[in-house]
Amino acid sequence: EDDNVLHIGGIFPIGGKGGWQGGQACEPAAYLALEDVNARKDLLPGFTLKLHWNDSECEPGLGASVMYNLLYNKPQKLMLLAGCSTVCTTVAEAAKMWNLVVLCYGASSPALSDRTRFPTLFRTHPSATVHNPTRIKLMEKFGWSRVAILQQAEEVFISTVEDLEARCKESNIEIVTRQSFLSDPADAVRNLRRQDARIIVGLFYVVAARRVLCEMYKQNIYGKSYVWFFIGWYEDNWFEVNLQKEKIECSKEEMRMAAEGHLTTEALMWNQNNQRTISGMTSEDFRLRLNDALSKGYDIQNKRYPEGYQEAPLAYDAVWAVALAFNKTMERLNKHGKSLKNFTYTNKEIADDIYSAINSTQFLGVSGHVAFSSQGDRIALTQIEQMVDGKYVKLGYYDTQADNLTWHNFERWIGGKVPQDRTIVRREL
Ligand SMILES: CC1(C)CO[C@@H](CC(=O)O)CN1
Repeated sequence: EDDNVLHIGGIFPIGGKGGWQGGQACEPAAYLALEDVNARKDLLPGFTLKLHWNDSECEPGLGASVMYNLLYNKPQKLMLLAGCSTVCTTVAEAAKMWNLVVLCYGASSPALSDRTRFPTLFRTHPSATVHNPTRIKLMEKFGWSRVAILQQAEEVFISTVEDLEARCKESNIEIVTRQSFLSDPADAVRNLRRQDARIIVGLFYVVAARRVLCEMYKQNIYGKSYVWFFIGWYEDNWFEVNLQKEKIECSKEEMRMAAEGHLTTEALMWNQNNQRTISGMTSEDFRLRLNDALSKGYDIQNKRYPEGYQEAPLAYDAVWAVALAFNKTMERLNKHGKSLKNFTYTNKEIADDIYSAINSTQFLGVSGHVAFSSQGDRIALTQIEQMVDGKYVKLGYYDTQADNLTWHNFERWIGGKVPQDRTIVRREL
């Protein structure tokens, strides 16, 4: 009966229009992990981990009502999984009242790295600030100490830029201007030109990125004298799709010319080597199993991937983190003749045991090494690419913790040399 089952709640963004419907691939990934951890005799022996979930549509209000239904209906849950920054913000801020750890597999907002507002939040999805040490590392590598920022006025980019500005200051990199726009980037781009910006960090969602790219073309702020940093998690052909639909006034060729040479940074979400992870699978094994699990609902063969495919390893590893933390907690409680079955929403003591167990959980997952910072943030590698002849080329990886840049020397500069960060005035001798 129920006494050998440990229950957790899940809130997945599946339907709806706004934000990120990544639950479409993350919920199936979570179930693959449940299968795997429940098959392990050495994990939670005598117990089965069970997930009870519902759809938040990436809407914080709906996410809150899903959370209340999970908490006010039996069986009692020991932890909550959630996705989408807006939903995680709402759920994690409330969950502490029930002494629940919240594990977010799909939340990138830097605002979530706040232990006073979110004392029990952990995430297997890295914060958007994970890009910043990599951007700084590249500026130092290429000798750029004068940069500009162009951002969309969205909370996630505003807090990311604050972190970037602080790091630039620490590294003596001057920010000549910081331009932001709501939806039309024309004026902001014009101001970049006015300030003779040459090295520009761009932070915006992919629809805004297409508008920026066309504006770059129209205002001729691209090519051999400029380097643009874009976000790396747009789809690979993002710069040449939806042009009519979004009324972009540039042709594919013009977009491609403006995009040539730009750099991207992104958090690594799929383990990069062929190592066997804690589940026994390599990340490629996981990909095959996920494709099989998804093929029942999606046309995988024609690359019709559901949203959240990229982040699926984060959801898979989140369930493993739960199982490992519960296993550690169970062993500890058993020493005092207790069990996780004694947990109640008012039992702070067992909640603290679960918190310290998850806080110290580290393992090699399909998303790479899984470990959490003191704010519960995912510690992750970043990947650097460059757009060369309309295709992304992997330039290298950066391990911020070890300050180790793996570089392949594949970068290509229009004109054959590294662009300068300012106009060089040659004094006639
Ligand atoms: C890399 C991305 C697309 C960033 O947004 C995350 C969703 C969110 O932060 O709400 C999902 N992963």
